[in-house]
Amino acid sequence: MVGGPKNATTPPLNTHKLLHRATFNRLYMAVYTVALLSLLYHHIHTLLNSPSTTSFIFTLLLLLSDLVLAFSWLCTQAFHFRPIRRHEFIENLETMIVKQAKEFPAVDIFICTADPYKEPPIGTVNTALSVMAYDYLPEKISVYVSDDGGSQATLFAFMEAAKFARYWLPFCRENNVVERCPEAYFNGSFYGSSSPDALKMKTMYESMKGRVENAVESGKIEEEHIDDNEEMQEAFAKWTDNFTRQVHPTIIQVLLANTKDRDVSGKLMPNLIYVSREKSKMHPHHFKAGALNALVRVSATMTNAPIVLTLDCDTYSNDPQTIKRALCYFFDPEIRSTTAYVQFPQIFRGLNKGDIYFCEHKRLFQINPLGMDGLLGPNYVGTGCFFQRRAFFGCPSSFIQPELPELSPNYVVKKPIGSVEILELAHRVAACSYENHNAWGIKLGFRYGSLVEDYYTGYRMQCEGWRSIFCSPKRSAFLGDSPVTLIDLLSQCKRWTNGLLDVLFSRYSTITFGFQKMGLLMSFAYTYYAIWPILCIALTIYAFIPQLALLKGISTFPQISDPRFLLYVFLFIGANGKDLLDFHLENGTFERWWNSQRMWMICGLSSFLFGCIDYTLSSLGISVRGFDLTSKVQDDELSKRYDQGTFEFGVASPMFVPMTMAAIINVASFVMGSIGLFRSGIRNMEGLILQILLSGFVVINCWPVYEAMVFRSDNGRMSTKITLIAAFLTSIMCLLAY
Ligand SMILES: O=c1ccn([C@@H]2O[C@H](COP(=O)(O)OP(=O)(O)O[C@H]3O[C@H](CO)[C@@H](O)[C@H](O)[C@H]3O)[C@@H](O)[C@H]2O)c(=O)[nH]1
Ligand SMILES: [Mn+2]
Repeated sequence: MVGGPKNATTPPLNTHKLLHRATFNRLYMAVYTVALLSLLYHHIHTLLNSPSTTSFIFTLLLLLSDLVLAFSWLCTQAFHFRPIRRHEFIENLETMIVKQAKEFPAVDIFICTADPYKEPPIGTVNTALSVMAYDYLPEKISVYVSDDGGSQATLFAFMEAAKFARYWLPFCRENNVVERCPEAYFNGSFYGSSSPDALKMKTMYESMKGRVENAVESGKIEEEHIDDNEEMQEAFAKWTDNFTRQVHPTIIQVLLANTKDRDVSGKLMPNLIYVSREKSKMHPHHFKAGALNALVRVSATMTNAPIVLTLDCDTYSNDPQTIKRALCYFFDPEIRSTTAYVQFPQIFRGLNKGDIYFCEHKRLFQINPLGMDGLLGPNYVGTGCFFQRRAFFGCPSSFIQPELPELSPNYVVKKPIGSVEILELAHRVAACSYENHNAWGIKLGFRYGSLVEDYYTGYRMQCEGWRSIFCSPKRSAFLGDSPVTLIDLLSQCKRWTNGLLDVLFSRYSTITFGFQKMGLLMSFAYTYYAIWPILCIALTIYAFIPQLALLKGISTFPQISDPRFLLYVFLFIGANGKDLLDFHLENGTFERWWNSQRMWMICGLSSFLFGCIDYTLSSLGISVRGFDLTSKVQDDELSKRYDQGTFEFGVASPMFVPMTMAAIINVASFVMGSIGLFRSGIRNMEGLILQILLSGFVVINCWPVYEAMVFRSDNGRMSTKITLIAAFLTSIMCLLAY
């Protein structure tokens, strides 16, 4: 399929093709469905013929967990039914469609940051510089930085960035630099330290970095840096004594304006605007969704570009062509009016070879979107996503007029961004009370009500009839940071779990509402994520029940001689083999795949489980939930262990308890089972073989846990407290089972 202006003389802008694997996938689906149905039939049969109450309970639990797993499997089929891959023809866009640089549309780029300590401002600055330097007419770009941390250091960092950009932008252009994120460039292979220009740039960058880091560390801005700049003095004066992160006025500072600021080569520069929306304890701020909506409005008053790119502070641009690549879709008349967003995959840098914590989330960010792209389009993942502004204002067929005409996507801004009127309006729309009594977050903009605002917003937009595009070029368009400690990853997944449950149990549930609005397959795709947390039921049961039964000598699976034994083997190998194949087809390695399935089990016993508990507690009004930021700071010792591929259990988190319990009980049941096998021979143990194999499999997966409990002495070892608590709880569990 080729997309683009449909006219014999105009060349295409994009194309897509169905992946060959689709046919095999469908065949596999059919066979596996039959196997699953026979498994469920077998369970019900066993349940009805249970010899004792204990075995009845064990079978019931296994039936429950297999139902959960089967439903989850069913949902994933949406990703394999019609996977497609796209390709863009940027050259056609440049040569045939938009002939002059000034005919390209303006683009507003939003960058969110929320804490100068967890998200060092120099990182955010790097992200901003990488996009200001896009291969695009600079004056068409406006970068808006949302600082939810309300930090002077961040504003100061951007003052510095504005100065540095005057040199950096022409340097990138003149030297055809591909890595336009300074930190990545100076640390990468492209950096030719022999060139005097590059060396000069590096010195300049390092000295800026030093000043920014000092400002963060000291927590205040040295007078000498701003004493010649009245406007900045005025801005910093807003940080009065009673200014806190949670309570402070709006601060909007135009640091570069495309009408007057020029770089050292004399070219105009992009707009660069710092925004810290007003906060007060009286008004909910809705975390990142709230920040983004403030930016949608503030940017509307200042530039109102038809295209908006949302980025997290930790996602920098890795390819200067990316805006044009995204435009290959927004310029395609066939899909333009219905495409809400073009999502690029989240790709991470700095992962260790085996990606021990599976931070890559390859299925979530790279494999599954191919499948959704062949249906109605991928989910929004919060960063690296181009929207058309119109998508924030109602469905494709019915436009919702915002309360102020100036916020409407077709409003043309007539005054320069620094003018008094514009600034006044911008402050007004960034006020914390602005959203009282209007539709922001409900029908307009990014949607409120879930901690995974990205997933929820994309979902609601697709329910409204918008489509989306997955654009995954060879050279990653963006590179991001991922958590590098186990607890950070688990907390991140726990936050996601919480947010997903918000959606699952809302009136917009993916199962009911999603099905009505988008049909079965799309509803499955979204539901697959929404029920992530529920998997904790299945994973917990599988981690403990067959093992407890094995210790008691009760058989929970068929004997080797029973044909149903093969059914289990087929289901296990079939699911894992297919998954490994999908991984391999998207350039995944076996090691990373192995680690991914290990992390799935770990998350099941930690993030998912604790996420469900947290969600329940907060639904009952017992606790309040927040958006725990992922730390983007690297500690040397931690990084070293991470690079070596060693698991980090250093903090005594309750989230480690259930997995440690599972590690203990599995090794116990595996050892006891093996001894039994050795003593009485396979024949007498036939009914317990699968349980022994299962324990063995879990034991192999738990290897890092045993190491951390027993063999290690570094700071990343499991704290004795956690080991003791886990051992204590496991013994109680065994006692209860007896
Ligand atoms: O009150 C808040 C909280 C967070 N953020 C920003 O949100 C972004 C994502 O936060 P991070 O801690 O990096 O979370 P991750 O789990 O890494 O992010 C993933 O999950 C989030 C939803 O939970 C999405 O918003 C992100 O885009 C997606 O990459 C960061 O830029 C933050 O600065 C805010 O602006 N305001
Ligand atoms: Mn992040």
